Amino acid sequence: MILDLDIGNTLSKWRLKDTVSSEIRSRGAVWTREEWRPGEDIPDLDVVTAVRISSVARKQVLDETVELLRKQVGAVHVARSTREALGVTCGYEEPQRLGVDRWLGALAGHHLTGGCCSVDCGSAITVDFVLPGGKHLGGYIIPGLRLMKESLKLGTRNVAIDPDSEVDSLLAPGRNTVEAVNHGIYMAAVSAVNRLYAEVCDREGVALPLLLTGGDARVVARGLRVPHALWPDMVYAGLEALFPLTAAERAGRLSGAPEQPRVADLEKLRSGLALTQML
Ligand SMILES: Nc1ncnc2c1ncn2[C@@H]1O[C@H](COP(=O)(O)OP(=O)(O)O)[C@@H](O)[C@H]1O
Ligand SMILES: CC(C)(COP(=O)(O)O)[C@@H](O)C(=O)NCCC(=O)O
Ligand SMILES: [K+]
Repeated sequence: MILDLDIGNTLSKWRLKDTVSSEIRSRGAVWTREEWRPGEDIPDLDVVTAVRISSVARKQVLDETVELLRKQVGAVHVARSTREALGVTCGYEEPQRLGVDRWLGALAGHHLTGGCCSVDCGSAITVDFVLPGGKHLGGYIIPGLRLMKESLKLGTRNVAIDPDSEVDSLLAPGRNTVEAVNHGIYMAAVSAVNRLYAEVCDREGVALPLLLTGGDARVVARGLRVPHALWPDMVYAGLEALFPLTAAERAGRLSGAPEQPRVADLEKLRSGLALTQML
């Protein structure tokens, strides 16, 4: 069994993948600030033969996790952002500074679509661009929905945005503090993604497939005006592409990959943008 770990600033996600069949056997998540303790939330390491890790948490969290795992599992692969991998060249001046979750998302997205905009809606919302030839342009970082809410300190942090509510109602003017905050931050996040996507596609002269992942991907995606696809396992898919271990992975089949997303018409994107800029 392969243990894949995606350690974010909020949640540390794990999944167990069957080495032979490539099926996902189980999944879970623990709060990143809590210690890894063998218990009901943590997979049984006896069955694990290899571990792959993406971590953007404090260095100490990664070091402790690797130390714990190395004692029990032979192969521990830790992903790092590099200048080049799998045909993608990193747009950062110092590639190692690019969050590895962003790098893995970009690698997976490029593998699937050959050029993409990858959006990760977690503690932060990150928007990265890779051109069809594999050139990663860099990207944008804004606070995630939860962070935006917490920074306001209005006592509304525990009232989450209901991901099933109608988009129209989420964008309506709030009539109490909770609504005003939830609708305000939702509008901020969705408008930022819509705008950044259109601006960069316009600039580069190409409508890129748009892929979203992360804990808030579903709710953010519902507010987007352009075609897109959700890929909850996009960071894990980057780990699969970088460290292929199963037959399916070696053949380039990444788990949970969505259908090729439809792409917006560039001229339509441009006229939408022109309208926005006029207002
Ligand atoms: N069940 C949940 N538990 C915690 N956070 C959730 C849950 N569902 C959605 N979220 C949202 O997802 C975010 C965490 O998403 P995730 O992609 O795991 O973040 P990170 O990678 O930064 O740890 C939280 O900040 C919160 O807004
Ligand atoms: C931007 C991030 C905090 C996003 O992390 P997440 O929201 O997934 O926990 C992470 O990718 C990170 O720490 N990046 C390093 C800085 C950078 O990418 O420039
Ligand atoms: K993120």
